[in-house]
Amino acid sequence: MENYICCIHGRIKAPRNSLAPEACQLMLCKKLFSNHLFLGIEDNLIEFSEAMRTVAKALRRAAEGKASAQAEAAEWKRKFELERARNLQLEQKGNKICAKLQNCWARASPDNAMGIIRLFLQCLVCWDIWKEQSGGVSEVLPSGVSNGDFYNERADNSADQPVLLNQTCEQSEVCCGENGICSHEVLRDGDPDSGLDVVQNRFMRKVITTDQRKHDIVSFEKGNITAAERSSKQISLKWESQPQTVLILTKPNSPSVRILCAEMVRWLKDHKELNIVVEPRVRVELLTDSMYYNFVQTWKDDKEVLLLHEKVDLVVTLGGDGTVLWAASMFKGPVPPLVPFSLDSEHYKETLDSILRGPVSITLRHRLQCHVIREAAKNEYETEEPILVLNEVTIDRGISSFLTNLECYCDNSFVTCVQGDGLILSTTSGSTAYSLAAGGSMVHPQVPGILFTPICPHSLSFRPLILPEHTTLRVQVPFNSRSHAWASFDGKDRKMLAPGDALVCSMAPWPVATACQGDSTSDFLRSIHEGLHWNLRKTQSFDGPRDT
Ligand SMILES: NC(=O)c1ccc[n+]([C@@H]2O[C@H](COP(=O)([O-])OP(=O)(O)OC[C@H]3O[C@@H](n4cnc5c(N)ncnc54)[C@H](O)[C@@H]3O)[C@@H](O)[C@H]2O)c1
Ligand SMILES: Nc1ncnc2c1ncn2[C@@H]1O[C@H](COP(=O)(O)OP(=O)(O)OP(=O)(O)O)[C@@H](O)[C@H]1O
Repeated sequence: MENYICCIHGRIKAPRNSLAPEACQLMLCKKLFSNHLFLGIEDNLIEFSEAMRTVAKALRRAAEGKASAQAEAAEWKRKFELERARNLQLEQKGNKICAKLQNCWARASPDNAMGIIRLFLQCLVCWDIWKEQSGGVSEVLPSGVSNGDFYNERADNSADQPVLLNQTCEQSEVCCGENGICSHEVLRDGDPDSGLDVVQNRFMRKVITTDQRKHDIVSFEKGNITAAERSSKQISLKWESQPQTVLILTKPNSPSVRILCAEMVRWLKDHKELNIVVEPRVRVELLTDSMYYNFVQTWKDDKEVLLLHEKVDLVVTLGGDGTVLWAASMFKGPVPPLVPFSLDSEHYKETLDSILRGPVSITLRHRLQCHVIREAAKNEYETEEPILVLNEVTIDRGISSFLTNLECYCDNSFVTCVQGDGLILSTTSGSTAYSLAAGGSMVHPQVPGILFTPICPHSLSFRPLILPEHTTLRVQVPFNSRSHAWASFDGKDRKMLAPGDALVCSMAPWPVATACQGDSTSDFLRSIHEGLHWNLRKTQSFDGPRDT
């Protein structure tokens, strides 16, 4: 039977079988016009809908073009910033060397000849390394002294010398062995030419930002293509020099954490003679307990927080997963190795003792680097500061009750339009958190990849994806979106995304090395068993029907 809509007092009401507005209009036309006239209108409608389809196609192509241009601009900006930071570092190093040489010259006298020669040789080593880093000029070594002698000299003085960050890969092999990394490598900057790249090439085959860096060449010998090493090996960390400073971060408002913290600080000071740094709030709490804690250091402002990685050798967290996320969020670049302690840590002394001795089994956890790109920005370079997440970035509908509509691109190819409550882009470490609750898979943190998990998609066929770690993802709020979307980072720091705004997300160059209790696999399995009660089921009873 045909369905007609009725028009009462100028308002159109849908009959019992609800019809879409377009269908309602069509029915109305049918009722009002003769068959002949209607057929004409139908032709026009077909033509119109074809035209609309062509326009939609063109719009999508334009959006793809724009996505590609913006992603490329963001990559170039990042590259430019890394280059600038590197140049600045080199300039500072150069200035230091000049100052040392000047000092050397000023103090020259027959009485301190040996001291001066020693200082001069040290300067030459620095100079040599600096030159190599700043452009690979051929080596200038004083005659009769081999390169090895210089490094030996450096090693002899290692206790009172700062770590030379540009130690070569071969040297690291010597000091750390096959599957180890040195503590200084964890703390390196993400400069593509710096040591982190060495770590990543060796352990993760992490391919960084530019398209060029996204490609790896593998050899095909005897029918085998060798796989990336990183995911197949347990990584150990060795201390290059004994750790001297420990940062302790604690979950707030917890009396048991407060007691544990005070006890640990005392033990680390009395038995290990370490410098202790805590948050300003914690220092106040410790001093309220006793003036004994006066030696504990803290910081005054955010600028000092930004430089913490240069000062701290080890981070200890007292709390749960949220405290680990908090700790990671304090480091916008390199992160010192992190030791998470839960509140029931009775054996913290033994654990810390063994960690301070090293080597430490670690899980190298990737972070995602997220850029918000505003439609209203005057140019592509006007992006906001990147945000690093250890678990995930979520783009959802916030307080809006409308369906979110998010256009997703992967390396500039259109992936899909997410229509639902939102989307989670998660690291593998975060796979056991929000992404899991939204139906994503649980992934071992050492498996490289980015999880693409929808939240309540309004579709019968949307399944979560896991994408390779080298991809750049872009989530755009379409211009015709009915509402804003909201991005949140590890469950915090909500940012509104207006129509036209986008979030670009790729793997960050600075992972978080967390100390394992056993190794990364046994730790992962323990956490899903104990933390999530994974696959816990009453054991099947012995009696009952059997196969005959
Ligand atoms: N529906 C959900 O499951 C849901 C909703 C919002 C946020 N979250 C998660 O909460 C995280 C923030 O944690 P928080 O402690 O600051 O907030 P919170 O205090 O709200 O705790 C959230 C819970 O998630 C757990 N958790 C966090 N990271 C985890 C991980 N990697 N693996 C297993 N469990 C994990 C925490 O232990 C805690 O029980 C977000 O990154 C997000 O993953 C989950
Ligand atoms: N040092 C800190 N400063 C401010 N907030 C913090 C700090 N450490 C943890 N938090 C916040 O406190 C909350 C709870 O922390 P955490 O997850 O470590 O505790 P928890 O006992 O494991 O919690 P839950 O019972 O939810 O599992 C988190 O939201 C976290 O971001």
